[in-house]
Amino acid sequence: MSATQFVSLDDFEQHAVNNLDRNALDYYQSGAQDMITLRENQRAFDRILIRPRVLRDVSQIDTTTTVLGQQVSSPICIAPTAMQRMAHPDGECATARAAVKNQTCMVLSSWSTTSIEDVAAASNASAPKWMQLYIYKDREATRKLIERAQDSGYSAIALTVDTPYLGRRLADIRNRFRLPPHLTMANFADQSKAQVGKAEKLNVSDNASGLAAYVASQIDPTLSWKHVEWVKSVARIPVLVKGILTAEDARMAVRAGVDGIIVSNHGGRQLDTAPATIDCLEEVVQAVDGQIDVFLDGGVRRGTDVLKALALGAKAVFLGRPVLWALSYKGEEGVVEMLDMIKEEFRLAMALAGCVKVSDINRDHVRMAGNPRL
Ligand SMILES: Cc1cc2nc3c(=O)[nH]c(=O)nc-3n(C[C@H](O)[C@H](O)[C@H](O)COP(=O)(O)O)c2cc1C
Ligand SMILES: CCCCCCCCCCC(=O)C(=O)O
Repeated sequence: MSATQFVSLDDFEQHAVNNLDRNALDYYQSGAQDMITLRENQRAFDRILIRPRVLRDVSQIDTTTTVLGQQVSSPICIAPTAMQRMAHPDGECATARAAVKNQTCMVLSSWSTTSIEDVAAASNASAPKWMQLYIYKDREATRKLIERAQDSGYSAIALTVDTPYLGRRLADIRNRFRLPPHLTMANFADQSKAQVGKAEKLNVSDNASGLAAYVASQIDPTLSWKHVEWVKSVARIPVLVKGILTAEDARMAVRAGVDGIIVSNHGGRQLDTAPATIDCLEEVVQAVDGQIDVFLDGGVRRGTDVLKALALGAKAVFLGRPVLWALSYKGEEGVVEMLDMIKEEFRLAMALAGCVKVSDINRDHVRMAGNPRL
């Protein structure tokens, strides 16, 4: 398929399906267990309809907005995804450069195959970069990651709170997933080889993948609100929690003093049959009551999805898998092309819905299919 035939984000995925090796494709593509949440993330957007306003002079559309006070060219940002160099040799550096070209925010996974510092050096400060964090059993290593991110110019920490254990991903178990030997967990250069080696010995039985064993060896499953408070006490930059799906937890996040919430079910990779993120957004937004910004990821594939998320109260959305598909297609250039495509779809959706600027998008622009009152 040539570049000119790519007309939607699905085309990038199809290209990856045809070209990536099975170990990487399955790791990137799959969700947990029966993948019900994975499918729901996209389907739920289809159950929301847009109520367009007309006769609004849409000759000039402004897609710009801010995330945690920093300017971005559109509310479409890049979610953290681990091990991007399995998709393309330039991996996370290519993604970071594409984010700068697109003037959008990129979140770097702490399980990246390029280090925090190398990604910072490959891009520049003109677009915001956030660092995703897990709470590792080794608390000193966790603290060091926060400090390294701050020192390298990352402007926020996104603490992932939905992964005390890794979700059960059947394809990775069948494949007995392995990180290709030429790659490392670059933020743990000193311990990566030892730990990954250790994971291999860690009872990688018929019931587990190398992934689950590695995560179990590294991540602190006692993860609780006291860890959120600890991260807040260590970090000099804003802290968001990633992985909130309920009003109850959203209120606790506000009480813990976080600076933002990412409504996320980890792309359907953790608890299968958790609800679609777009179906959780409104209750979180209402619970937060404007005190902090709320973001969303999961299943965003079209410009109309972006508009729906903003209408339901998200400040911006984050894309996970589409970035990996675009990377595997053409590295930095592929990611730029994919981000441009969905931004243009969003611009058109705004115009056809009668919105000239992002702040024009509001709750009245959407309703649930089959129920005109919601
Ligand atoms: C291959 C892959 C790796 C991921 N790695 C991480 C990670 O290291 N840290 C994290 O917080 N979330 C991780 N996620 C979850 C994403 O940040 C995001 O929540 C999800 O991909 C959004 O859904 P989408 O892929 O449908 O856009 C990963 C997702 C995928 C698909
Ligand atoms: C055999 C070594 C594998 C190293 C595993 C790293 C685990 C990454 C998990 C990232 C993640 O959040 C995801 O959804 O996947």
